[in-house]
Amino acid sequence: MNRHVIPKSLARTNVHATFRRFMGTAGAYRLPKPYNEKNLDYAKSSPERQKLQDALVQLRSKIPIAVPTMLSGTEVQASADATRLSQNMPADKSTVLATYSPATEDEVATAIESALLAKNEWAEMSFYDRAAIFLRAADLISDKYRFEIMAATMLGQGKNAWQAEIDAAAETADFFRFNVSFAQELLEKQPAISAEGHAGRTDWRPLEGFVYAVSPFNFTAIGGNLISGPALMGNTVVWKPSPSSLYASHLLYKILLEAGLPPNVIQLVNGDAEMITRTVFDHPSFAALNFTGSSDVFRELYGKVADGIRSKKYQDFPRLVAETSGKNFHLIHNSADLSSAVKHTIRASFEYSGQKCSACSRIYVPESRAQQFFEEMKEELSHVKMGPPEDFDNFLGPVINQNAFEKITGTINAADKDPQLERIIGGFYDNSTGFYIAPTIYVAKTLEHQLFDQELFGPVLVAYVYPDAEFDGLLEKIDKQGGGFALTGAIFANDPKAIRKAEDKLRYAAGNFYTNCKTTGAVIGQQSFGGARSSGTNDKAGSSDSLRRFASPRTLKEEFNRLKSVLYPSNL
Ligand SMILES: NC(=O)c1ccc[n+]([C@@H]2O[C@H](COP(=O)([O-])OP(=O)(O)OC[C@H]3O[C@@H](n4cnc5c(N)ncnc54)[C@H](O)[C@@H]3O)[C@@H](O)[C@H]2O)c1
Ligand SMILES: N[C@@H](CCC=O)C(=O)O
Repeated sequence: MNRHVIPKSLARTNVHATFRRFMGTAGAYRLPKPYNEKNLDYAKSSPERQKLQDALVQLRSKIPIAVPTMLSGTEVQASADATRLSQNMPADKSTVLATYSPATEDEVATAIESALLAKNEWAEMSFYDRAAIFLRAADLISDKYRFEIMAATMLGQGKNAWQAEIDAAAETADFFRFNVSFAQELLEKQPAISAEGHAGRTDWRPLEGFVYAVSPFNFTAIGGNLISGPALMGNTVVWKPSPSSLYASHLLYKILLEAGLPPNVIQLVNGDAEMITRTVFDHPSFAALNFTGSSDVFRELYGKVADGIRSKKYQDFPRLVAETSGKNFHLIHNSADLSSAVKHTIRASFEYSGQKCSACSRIYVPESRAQQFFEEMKEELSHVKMGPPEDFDNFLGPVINQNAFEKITGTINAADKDPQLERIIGGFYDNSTGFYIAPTIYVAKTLEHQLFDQELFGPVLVAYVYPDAEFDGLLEKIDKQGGGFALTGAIFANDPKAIRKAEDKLRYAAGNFYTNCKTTGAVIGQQSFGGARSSGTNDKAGSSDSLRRFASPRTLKEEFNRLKSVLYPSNL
């Protein structure tokens, strides 16, 4: 690492003067203000489109890429007889993007011990130095590696250019920059007052032990968030990414090393999720789980940690932080701007083939406007193309793998035979080259249908047409259904009273509630993200609240005057 290179984000402020000298600097440093990475357009003939196309060609020329197990930042050579697994491209299922050997139990144990050994030095490093690593990494992602990490996300996770831009480039850089400022916000949180003759302080200690981060396939940025928040608070982390985002996660880790992350601080382990998790949960120094994925997996993990707590396995009560599944809704009021609601609904339901936890998958349409609404949906969807992400015309691509394909198409097949449902759009699918499922919409004759409760994580939307006069009663039903999930929701209306009513009655139905705006696309620093009920612990990714879970503050008080008497004046 060249410590004398000043990253773009540091150069924006006057702190870089102190950054040049690492020894013997003094000052209450103010880190640069975070900002949202500017999105590039990838319009035809734009320079960024050409660069991204070049990066895709370049990546294709290198595949299959062998992703080694990394222990303490060092590549471990797998033995000749080790199992080889692969990450295939969802758009081109027989093409292998990356191969890897799953970590052995011994390697996982070594990763944990190495993370623990690195702990003190990392925790004692000045916050400024820790922060600078993540700011440097954000600049590397924004510039040097932007197109490479986008290409890895496009080929590996099936995202098109725009989806890869908002995730792998922008949101990853945003998480790094904003987590620095969220950590600083916590460190600055000190006692409101100290009485005369006293001084009080809060010591923001990292947790004792190590943090376990488990990330999902669908956002490269989420892995970056799950590791950077705890690390910025001084923790060391064992990171298990999804096998379906293997290559992009590996690249992200290498970018952090290039930015100066000491190799032991984050330990990247790939392989058998259950074995890795069991090894982690068996360790007495397991201090916290930072999880994003499905509610069902989180329930399992929660139960296992609870067993460990009951049997006094851990030195602390481990913190459990999780953002999980959703069954998110758009509620259309008869006063809504229908054309806008239609466009928002298509983006929310079908972008990235509905594979966002925030995707809209249930919609409520007023009877008086239903015909117009669905006609406009059909008209708009007729311009939407589906196909491989390397063809920039495509609005949506494949679902992630065979399992997801089977689960979603199985539901479509059953729905087609269900007399309570009428398919009005889509229903076709094809997995001959990649896992493609067309945007599909069912209208349900009853609100009681299970499609309103099941997270499918695919491009399938269920609609209910309600009598306009029953808007108030519908709010209660929306609140109750959705499979117990409560992640995101939106109201589309021009009538302010309808908006207010929906906000009030649906207070607990969504952790992120939007007005005249789709349920997807929270921006770091602007909309912190997360839902309650079965959608997770709602610690709000993209806020200092989630980082707070990875600290164990110590309260300090010093008295300057000596005590002269045991008895109080009232005792005399
Ligand atoms: N709320 C959010 O912020 C958010 C964001 C992204 C995704 N999600 C949710 O994630 C899901 C999609 O992602 P996914 O398919 O990667 O989820 P998943 O639950 O299948 O996997 C998530 C992670 O858990 C690991 N895992 C799976 N089974 C495990 C087990 N038995 N023990 C230990 N680890 C295990 C996986 O390998 C992966 O790393 C959806 O439910 C979606 O709603 C939520
Ligand atoms: N935070 C993202 C969703 C992440 C889950 O997949 C959004 O707001 O759309």
